[in-house]
Amino acid sequence: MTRVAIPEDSLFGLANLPYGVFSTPGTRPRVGVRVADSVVDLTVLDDVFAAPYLNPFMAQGHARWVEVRERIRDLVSGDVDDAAVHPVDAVTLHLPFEVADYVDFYASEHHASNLGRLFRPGSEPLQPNWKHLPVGYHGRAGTVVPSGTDIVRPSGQRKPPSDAAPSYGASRRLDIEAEVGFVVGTGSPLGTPVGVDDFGERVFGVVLVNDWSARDIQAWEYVPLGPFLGKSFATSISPWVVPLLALESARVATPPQDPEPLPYLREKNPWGLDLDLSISWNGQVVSRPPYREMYWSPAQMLAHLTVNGASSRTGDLFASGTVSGPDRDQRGAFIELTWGGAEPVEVNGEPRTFLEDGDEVVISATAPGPPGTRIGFGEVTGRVLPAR
Ligand SMILES: O=C(O)/C=C/C(=O)CC(=O)CC(=O)O
Ligand SMILES: [Ca+2]
Ligand SMILES: [Mg+2]
Repeated sequence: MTRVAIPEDSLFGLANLPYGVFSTPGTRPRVGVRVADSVVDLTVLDDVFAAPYLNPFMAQGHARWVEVRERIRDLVSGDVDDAAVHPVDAVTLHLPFEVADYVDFYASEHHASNLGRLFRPGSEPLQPNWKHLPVGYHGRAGTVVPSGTDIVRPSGQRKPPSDAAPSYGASRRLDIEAEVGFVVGTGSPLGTPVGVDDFGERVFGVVLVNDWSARDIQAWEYVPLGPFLGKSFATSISPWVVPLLALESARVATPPQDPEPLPYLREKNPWGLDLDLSISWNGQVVSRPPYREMYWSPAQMLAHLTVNGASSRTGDLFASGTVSGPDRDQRGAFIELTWGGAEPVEVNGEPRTFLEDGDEVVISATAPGPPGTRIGFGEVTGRVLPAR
């Protein structure tokens, strides 16, 4: 038997307990919980964790999530079977849940204003709808990939303003978007919207998202139906799903919402999360986006996503949209950080704008836990490979 050592300042202490799917050489993927620098195999608790995805457990519902979290706390506070404890560096981490549908919002006022200025110079940066509804689009669930997956530079149609006609080729303006993703645990039937107060019952947890974006493909294709191939080639997510139950101490009020939203979006106290994100580009931190600045709350996003009666399912992933703060070094995409490529940032002494082949981007985050502690989200990483 082993006792898992948990240093007091660990980002993965008893207040966190995020779930992931792992395997060791020669074994099948199964669900584990991260405790300090170890992964504890949860099949010792229940057969539902023998699945290679979190979905069967998430589908069991909120009361079970609460109960199992208590049992995990007891389990890892005592002596655990040696065979169930693995150093995190010795396991392979997989996609933690089977992604049902994927939606991406646009909930940062700072990001939306910056992109408005960059994509539509000369017009109002925010569209007239922006402060009345959380703008979003349906993405491609099948290309959501686990952290560490290499990203092949996409090819497609590009038409820079200086060219008379479009051409086909590798994207020259490959970018990142640092986002926070929410995972639906229990779905809702067709025809029944999820109320703005039902978020806590239905949403299981939170991951970090890198919504890779080919800005040249996007700029040419997006009118009038929105993002399509410029974003659907890959979206990376972090391996650990931090339970919403671990984030009570991280809740903060959203910035004031004016005008008051319509009744179905009206939360008594709209809340966001006090997450500090960090973006590192080839090992150098270039930005620290604050999630607390996000205008729309996650509960408003889910209410809006289902208000027309669209069903939701276990494993649905909805991402916040790029997290950007008011300051330059708080911008969550390189198109913003370098102002469309016009204002390079220095990375390891070199002026950089968009991603080059071989570049690696790591997005991480922490949030306040109970007094004196912080909760870690781990990392979402990806390296750019040359176009095929
Ligand atoms: O304003 C536009 O035309 C484009 C916006 C985006 O690319 C943003 C997007 O995918 C949503 C987000 O991440 O905030
Ligand atoms: Ca996005
Ligand atoms: Mg994407």
